[in-house]
This record gives sequence, C-alpha cells and structure tokens, in this order.
Amino acid sequence: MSSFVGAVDQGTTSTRFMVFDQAGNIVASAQQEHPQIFPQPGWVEHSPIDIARNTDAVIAEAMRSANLTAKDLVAIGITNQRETTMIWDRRTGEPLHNALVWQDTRVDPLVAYFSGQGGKDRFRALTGLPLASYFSGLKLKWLLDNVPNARALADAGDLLFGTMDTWVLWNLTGGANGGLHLTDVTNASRTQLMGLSSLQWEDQLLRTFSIPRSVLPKIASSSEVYGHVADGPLKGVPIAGILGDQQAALVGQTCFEPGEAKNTYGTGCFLLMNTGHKPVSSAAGLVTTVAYQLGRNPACFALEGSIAISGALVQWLRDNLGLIRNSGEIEALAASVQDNGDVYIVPAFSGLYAPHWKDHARGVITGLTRYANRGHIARAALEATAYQTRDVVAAMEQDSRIQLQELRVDGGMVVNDLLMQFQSDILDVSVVRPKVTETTALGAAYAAGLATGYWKSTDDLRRNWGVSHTWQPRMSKEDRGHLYSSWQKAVTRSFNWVE
Ligand SMILES: Nc1ncnc2c1ncn2[C@@H]1O[C@H](COP(=O)(O)OP(=O)(O)O)[C@@H](O)[C@H]1O
Ligand SMILES: O=P(O)(O)OC[C@H](O)CO
Repeated sequence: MSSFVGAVDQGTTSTRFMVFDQAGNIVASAQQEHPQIFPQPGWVEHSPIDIARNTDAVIAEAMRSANLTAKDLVAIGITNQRETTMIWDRRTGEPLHNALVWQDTRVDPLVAYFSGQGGKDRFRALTGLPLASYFSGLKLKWLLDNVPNARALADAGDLLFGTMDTWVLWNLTGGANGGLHLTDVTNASRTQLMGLSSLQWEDQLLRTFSIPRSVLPKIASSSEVYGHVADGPLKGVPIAGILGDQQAALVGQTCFEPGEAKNTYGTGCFLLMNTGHKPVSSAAGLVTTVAYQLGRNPACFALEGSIAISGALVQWLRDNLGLIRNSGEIEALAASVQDNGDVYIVPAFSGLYAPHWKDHARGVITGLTRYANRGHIARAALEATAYQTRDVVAAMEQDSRIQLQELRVDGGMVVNDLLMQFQSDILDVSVVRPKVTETTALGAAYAAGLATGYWKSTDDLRRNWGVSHTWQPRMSKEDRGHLYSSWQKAVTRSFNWVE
C-alpha cells in the first residue's frame, strides 16, 4: 500500500527530495547544493542543467536510502525558489541561457525605464507588486531581448519560459517527450504578469513588457493532479502540488487562518501573513501575493515582507571573507563577544527589498572602530537578519492592523539559538519553532496529499503541527530601542550607492 508523500524542494542554494508520513514526519531525505554563478557585480545565475541533474539525483538517493519504490508514494509535490527565470527550447529541452536568479539586479535599467512612466507602483493594484528587479517579468524581457535567437524561437512557437517549478515539472513529466508546461498560481503571482483578481496572464502587462503569450505556461491551482512522473524511481507517481517555497512554508506551518504568519530564514528571509480570500493592498512597502489555491477552492492571499539577504550574508562571511568554515560556526564566533560593539551590517547586496524597495542601495558595514573584531562582525551579520525582520513586522502590523502575538519560524537559520533569542528580544514577541522545520517541503507534500485524499482536510494538517522550542523576549526596552534606532540609522547609509 502507498503510505507516504514526497516533495522536491528546489531552493536557491540546494535541491532536496523529502518523503513524509501521515503525521508529517520525515522518513527519507537527500540534498545537493548547486554552484552560485556571479558573472558581474549584482548578477546571479544558476545552471538549469545542474538543477535538473540534482533533482534526479536527490530523488534517487532519498528513495534508495529508505528502501522505497514508486509504489510507496501516493503523490509528490514541487516547491521552489520563486521568481528565478529561464527559457528553453521546447523541441530539445536545451536551456538558451543560465537561469536569472531572483537576486539578480541586471534589469535595474528596465525598472528605471518603466517606473519613469507612471512610478514604481503603477502595477501594484493589478499585480500586488512594485516594479523591482526581483520579479520574473522583467527578467524574461531581458532574456528575450538579449539572448540570440530567443525572440525568433518564440515567434516560431518553440520557446518556453518557466520559473523553477515549471522546469522541474516539465523534466519530471518527460521533458521534450511530452513534458507538461504549467505553473501554479503562487509562482505566477511572482512574475508581475498575472492579475491578482483574474489569476490569469494579463494582456496589458504582456503588451507593456513585449512578452509573447506563447512562451507562458498554463496557470493551475496549487493542489491538483497535474500529471505523472515519466521515468526513474518515481515512475507513474502523480504530481499533485506546486507552491512557491515561501507559500509552501506558510502551508507547512498550517497558517490557514487570516492573521497567522510565519518567517522563513534561508538565503533571504520571507515573512508571510495569511489575509484570507481578499488580497490586501499594502501601503507600507509589503507585497500582496497568492498564498495558495487548494483545488477548486477560492485562492487565499498573503501579505509578504521579502528580505533578499539573511543566510546569504553568513555564506558571504564564509566564502568571500573566510571568517568561518561553515555556517554553523557563526554562532560560536558571535557568542565570543558580549554585544555587537556598535557594528551594523546592512546587507543590501541586491538593493533593499521590503519595506524599502531601494534598487540603488548597496551593502555597508557601519560603526567600525579599532575595537571591532571578527566576533562583532559575526554578531552584526546575525543581528542584521533580526532587524530586517523587525522592519517588515512593523510594516505588516501597519498594513494588516493586526499586532503580532508570536512568530512561527523555520528555514536553515533557525538552528541558531543566538539569532532566535535576539529575534525575540528585538521584536518583543515569542518566537516559536515547530517540530518539523522543513516546512517548505512539508507544505508541498501537504498540497499533493490533499489533492489525492491522503489527508482529508487542512484540519488533519493542523493536528500535525507541534512546538519544538519557544524563545521569550528578555531584553530591556531601553536596549531594544537603542539597538533598533542605530540599525535604522545604518540602513539610511546604504541608500543611493549606485548612481
Ligand atoms: N547555524 C547557522 N547559523 C546561521 N545561518 C545558518 C546556519 N546554518 C545554515 N545557515 C544559513 O541558512 C541558509 C540555508 O538555509 P535554507 O533554508 O536551506 O536556504 P535556501 O532554501 O534559501 O537554500 C544558508 O544561507 C546558511 O548560511
Ligand atoms: O530558496 P529560498 O528559500 O532562498 O527562497 C527564495 C525565495 O523564494 C525568493 O523569493
């Protein structure tokens, strides 16, 4: 009898395959990192071939490690780094270019051009998003305009665009031999090409950005049987859930009620609050996005505070400065000093996202004196994540008029006790880590399991959620106020660096 559900989690730094049981416990898991390619300052690429290869490899490894066969799986879901944009040839499956990663800033001139005709927020009412280098639509325009042969192939009807969910789905369902070209509403809501009310590609946007409709995938719900795996160890298993990774984490944390929120600490940091069936427009610098659509049910929406760089700053200390050998070492280094020594790092490597949306900001380290040492730098790097989260929580409270009571957290950084305690201190709310912190993969598995009757309702899922640890605030009001106001001062120092 089939007794498990799986999920591919195609993230910014790695690809995972995980298998869950009915209680939401992990029964098998495998993970592979892929190279980050930085061809120029501000440019970030991934090789789609690496990602397709790693997807196959982690599926095979996880299935083998737990002695599972396709018969053991009811269904699988797909979740993915969002916005990362690629194009490929329908006939051969060959990518025409590396994928442009969500953090890539090469479309800044396009952002300036389109903002010049009506302002940054001209598409906010229609799409929920400000004009920014972050989203897929302008990245696709760049690829169409700059990659030789791309427009000609599009004119011939042989060019396909996809975010990573679409690429993974297309490959798993047969690639050039009948692969499905489809995305879900959550991923489509990050392209700036879909209307939040229509949940369809909008002609007005396609015309404005000169994007041919023929390259776009079909938009489906987040939870339905789209097709079946064509080959390999999962041959014949239904693919029944697709969610962008941040929305998947919201589902994995079972935030199904309006007002419930989670923050995922990975490469970046993404705080999403469920706002129910109505999109809530943001006046405070957040984005409005589709949270999920379960089958034929109406879509649910979320307010999102997107922070581009959090764990990536830890990786930068590791890879570019050599201050630590692995990410885990940052905690001991940060704990080697008592406080931040008045050092602040604003990691505006890709400009600043929510709530500032400053394309022209770049990273700064402020407050340096001869006193500052490696420990202070490590501590400032961790604190930067917590301050940025406070910035988006303040915006969230303003937009939603709901005061956050507690923050549910997940993602690779939440093993860091010093960071989580500081997060609780700087927000002055409890920070709660659930038993399963792989909520991204879990959320995609939930979507696939709901579509295939493995779980009957979201109530079944809620029963699976349990607390592993809670951090309570223990910082004085004065200390909190002093630290946060210094942070706010440091943030302004990063503005307008790029002309
Ligand atoms: N102990 C730690 N302390 C701080 N950051 C960590 C720690 N362990 C991992 N990280 C960071 O978490 C990130 C990986 O988290 P993950 O959720 O896997 O990210 P993603 O889904 O974006 O690939 C990396 O940026 C890494 O530097
Ligand atoms: O893959 P992650 O966890 O870094 O998430 C990336 C986000 O989806 C970008 O919007």
